[in-house]
Amino acid sequence: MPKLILVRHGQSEWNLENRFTGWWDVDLTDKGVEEARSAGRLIAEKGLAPTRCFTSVLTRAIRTLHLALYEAKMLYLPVTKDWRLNERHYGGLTGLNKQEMRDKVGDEQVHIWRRSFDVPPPPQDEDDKYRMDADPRYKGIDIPDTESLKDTIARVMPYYEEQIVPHLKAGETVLISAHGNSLRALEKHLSNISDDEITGLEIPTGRPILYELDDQLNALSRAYLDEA
Ligand SMILES: O=C(O)[C@@H](CO)OP(=O)(O)O
Repeated sequence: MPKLILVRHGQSEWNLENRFTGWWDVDLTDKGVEEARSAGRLIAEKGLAPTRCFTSVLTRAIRTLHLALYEAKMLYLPVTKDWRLNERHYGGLTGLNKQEMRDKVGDEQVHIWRRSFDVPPPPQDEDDKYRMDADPRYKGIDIPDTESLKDTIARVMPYYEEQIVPHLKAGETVLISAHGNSLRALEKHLSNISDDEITGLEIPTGRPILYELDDQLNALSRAYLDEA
């Protein structure tokens, strides 16, 4: 039976500082490191045997995957990194403090930017200090100025279909270490969640989610590993 394990990276420095992060490449905090390690221990304890891993090109997700695999004694597994699994791009909000923005523009506007399906945050300015145009990992890639969840889905799902689905169809267990919104994109599809209802899905840091799938890759079950 194909299985898909999804894990959101452990707590990041900007999760702790309550700042809009998106594609900005912040590291894990000490707590995030511990969350990643315990995710790995849990994967091993539950007897899961992933054969292949995928992650974004962002340090917090890559490091979470490596720490988890080390704890699970699975660091030998093949890992594919791709920008399409990145966090949603937070546009002009990148780097700003979420509470300060609430105080400035109100709770409702911040909630729309954070959780609406198709309203993107304001775009990043040409001279924004958090632009990533010169970052070599994005050479040849048209870096977005901002992304809604809908935009994120438009790059996550083709990647899932092309690169991940063939392994699941072969009956493998696949582990993905990614981000709140790239994982929301996947969960929306796997759990058949509507555009309206997806606004309510919050994915905690460092808690692996196990999907058991049928041969057509429909979800048979979805559970947090620490509750399974
Ligand atoms: O800042 C971000 O990039 C994300 C994830 O931490 O935040 P949000 O919860 O607003 O989607």
